[in-house]
Amino acid sequence: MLRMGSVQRNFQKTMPQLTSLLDAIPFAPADWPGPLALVGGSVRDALLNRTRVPLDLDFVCPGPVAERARVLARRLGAGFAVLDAEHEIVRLVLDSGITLDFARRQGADLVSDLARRDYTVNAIAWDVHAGELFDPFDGRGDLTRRTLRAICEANLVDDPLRLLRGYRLAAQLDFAIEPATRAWIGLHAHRLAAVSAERVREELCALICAPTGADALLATYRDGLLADWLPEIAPMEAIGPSGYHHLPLIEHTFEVIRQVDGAIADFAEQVRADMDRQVTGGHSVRTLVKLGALLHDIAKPPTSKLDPASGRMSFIGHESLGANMTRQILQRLKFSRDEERWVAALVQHHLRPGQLAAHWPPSNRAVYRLCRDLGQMLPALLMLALADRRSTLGPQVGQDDLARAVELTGRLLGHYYTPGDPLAHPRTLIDGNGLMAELDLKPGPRVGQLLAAIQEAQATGEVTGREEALALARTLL
Ligand SMILES: Nc1ccn([C@@H]2O[C@H](COP(=O)(O)OP(=O)(O)OP(=O)(O)O)[C@@H](O)[C@H]2O)c(=O)n1
Repeated sequence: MLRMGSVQRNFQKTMPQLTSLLDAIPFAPADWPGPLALVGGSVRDALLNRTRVPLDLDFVCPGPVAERARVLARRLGAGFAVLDAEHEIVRLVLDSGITLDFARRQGADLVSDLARRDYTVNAIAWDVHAGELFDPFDGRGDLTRRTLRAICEANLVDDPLRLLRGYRLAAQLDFAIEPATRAWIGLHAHRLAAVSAERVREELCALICAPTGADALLATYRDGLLADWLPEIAPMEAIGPSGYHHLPLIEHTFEVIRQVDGAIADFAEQVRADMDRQVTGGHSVRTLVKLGALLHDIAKPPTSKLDPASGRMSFIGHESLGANMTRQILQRLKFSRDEERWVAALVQHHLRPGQLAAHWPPSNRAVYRLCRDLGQMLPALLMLALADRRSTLGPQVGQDDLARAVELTGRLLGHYYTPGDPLAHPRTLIDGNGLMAELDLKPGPRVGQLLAAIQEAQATGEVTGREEALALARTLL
């Protein structure tokens, strides 16, 4: 098996899980065409004693590696897929969900492979057979200094996604970007326009979800990285503080993103679990709420008008226009249809909880309508509206407004999470077929309108049974 050196023991001490995993995999040197090295994020995170979920391990090896990896996959009973035939990159997926990627080493030796990578902390290798760390760019020094340093300017130009990755990694690791690296990022920011939408989208989502993601995203905007992908943000600079917002619009927007996690943390486990589930397309509800936070006031600049009488700005219809702009932005970034629907709905309806709180107590009809229109997106909407309220402290906002917003959120979540709740989940008194048979109606929009009227009357208590529902439908006809 592996030779046991002092560095290996150190590595083992730092990341026992990783080394015991490597020990369990049959990596006999003779089986491989050359030295096998573990590289990239798993080595970096092992040295930082940082848990990676899901665990993905990247290996490089000189010579033909795919065939050897396929044999290993069979021995381990792992799934096998070719990710990139040209560069010979293959993936094994273990039952535990751990992935092992094997790639043919780039360049004449391991140093030249590592020299092509993005940041020094990602260019540390663990030689699996020799049992030694290999760190030609002082990545460990940068780990100690908590600094993200590019290997060189040319590597950032070679793959401009690395410009954005820099902010994402710095936010996830809580590192500072080294000044020369930051200057190169600013200089080449325009090159991000040439990167595929899917790659940019994944980095943006990972960035916005990091603990300091709002600040990191603001920095990417200030450094010009969002100019081509989100040109709608810059016009927000023109809108200053208002009666509701104590902050200029751009700062308010990033403050709302900052407040999302705090809003979620105040509620029960059920809400937190709901925020961490995935929507079709693969992103979590929490990510979509944060995107909603970024975009919730996106249409304020194009709808802004100064009312000469009051001297105040108005933004009439900004939610609907904002929802349309949100759809365009999410299509540009190639999000799934479902994700587009979610974020557009959050932007469209984000003011409604505030409107309910302003007419206290909210009527059953208003609660029913909000639950009906949002369906399973209701908890997400409530978290966005609450984050917005937590970020809003203008002169027109009363002291008890936040307490009221929290109380309303609790009430609405109570309805939503109670099975059979008459406002959130009204039982069906009569369905479309029943209605058509009883009233001799033909299929068409009228049937839907009658069913909606019955449900609303149920919510307000005007209708409690099938006969009353039919009687109401007859009067409406
Ligand atoms: N645009 C990129 C992407 C990746 N890499 C290199 O490939 C490694 C693996 O990349 P990836 O799995 O995408 O990211 P990790 O660094 O492993 O980090 P994380 O999994 O946390 O995203 C990186 O560490 C880095 O050495 C790179 O140089 N340039």
